[in-house]
Amino acid sequence: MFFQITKAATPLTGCRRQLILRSLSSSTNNIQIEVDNKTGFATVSMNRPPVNLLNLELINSLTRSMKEMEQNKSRGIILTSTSNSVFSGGLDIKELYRPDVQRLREFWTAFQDMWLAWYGSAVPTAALINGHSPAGGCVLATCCEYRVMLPKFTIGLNEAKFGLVPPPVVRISFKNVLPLRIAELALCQGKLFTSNDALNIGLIDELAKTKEEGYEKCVKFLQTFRKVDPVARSLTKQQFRGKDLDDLRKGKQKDLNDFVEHVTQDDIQMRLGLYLEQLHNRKKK
Ligand SMILES: CCCCC/C=C\C/C=C\CCC/C=C/C(=O)SCCNC(=O)CCNC(=O)[C@H](O)C(C)(C)COP(=O)(O)OP(=O)(O)OC[C@H]1O[C@@H](n2cnc3c(N)ncnc32)[C@H](O)[C@@H]1OP(=O)(O)O
Repeated sequence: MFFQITKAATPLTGCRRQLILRSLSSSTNNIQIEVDNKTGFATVSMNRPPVNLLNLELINSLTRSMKEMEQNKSRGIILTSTSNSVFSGGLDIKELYRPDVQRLREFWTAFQDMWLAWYGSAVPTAALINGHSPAGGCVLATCCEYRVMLPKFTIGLNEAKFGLVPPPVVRISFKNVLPLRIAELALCQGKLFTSNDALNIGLIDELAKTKEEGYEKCVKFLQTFRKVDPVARSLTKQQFRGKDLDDLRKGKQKDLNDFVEHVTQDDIQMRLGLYLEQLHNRKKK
């Protein structure tokens, strides 16, 4: 078994917070999971400093944790991060730049599996977006059924800005949340929305002033399912998302081949290299 389970006496409240599910096999400890004893809801916190970049290991941990919580019949999941300023900085571009093609294939397959697990999860999910959430971070947030965000951060799919074409698996959950026209424009512009703007267009559902307030709002959302039959609820969700899930399952190999072909092009490699350099030099200016 991947996680050890113990029950916590108190929910996620400052220093009384209690870690009760701990990853046993992940040597990097890149995910923390707590279960609130009162509600039965699990909080999954990404914990890969400094900015929770999605590398192969973190992606695999996210998939395994979802599968584990489904097996444990978790009643609801809140996805957040241990950072004070970043939910997730998105894909770790070092996985894409000058890649070992075998690992690149493994990386994208893992990303597809993570998306299938979170977008199609049987358990209700809410994202507590307690920091910036570009690109892959936004994908994770939009896989969840509800989003509560803290102020003065940004969220969106900015791939076009640095020359990447967002593949279907990146676009679908975004399209599921936003009106088509807004989604198309935002993708073409590579736009990152402020928390306020994200609320106005419906990319997030609520704002919260603090992480604690955000947690309470996520709990309140998850509690809306308390009186609903869990099997009916999860089948309804999965049928709603069924076509998206089936399309990726059936098209997985083609999606993988397209991704590898796109990312390994000389021009894309040059852009990725420049972007990494820009990110690295950002604070020196
Ligand atoms: C035609 C057919 C088409 C088929 C399509 C097929 C394929 C398409 C191909 C690919 C699509 C893939 C989709 C991609 C999704 C992604 O997620 S790409 C990543 C996008 N992410 C970003 O753009 C975020 C960039 N980062 C930031 O804006 C900031 O870092 C921040 C997240 C706001 C946090 O800021 P701050 O707290 O100030 O931290 P730093 O900027 O100092 O960052 C800390 C260190 O981390 C490095 N870093 C940051 N982000 C990344 C990243 N994404 N990848 C790698 N490294 C990153 C940063 O350089 C710092 O490191 P150093 O201190 O410089 O060493």
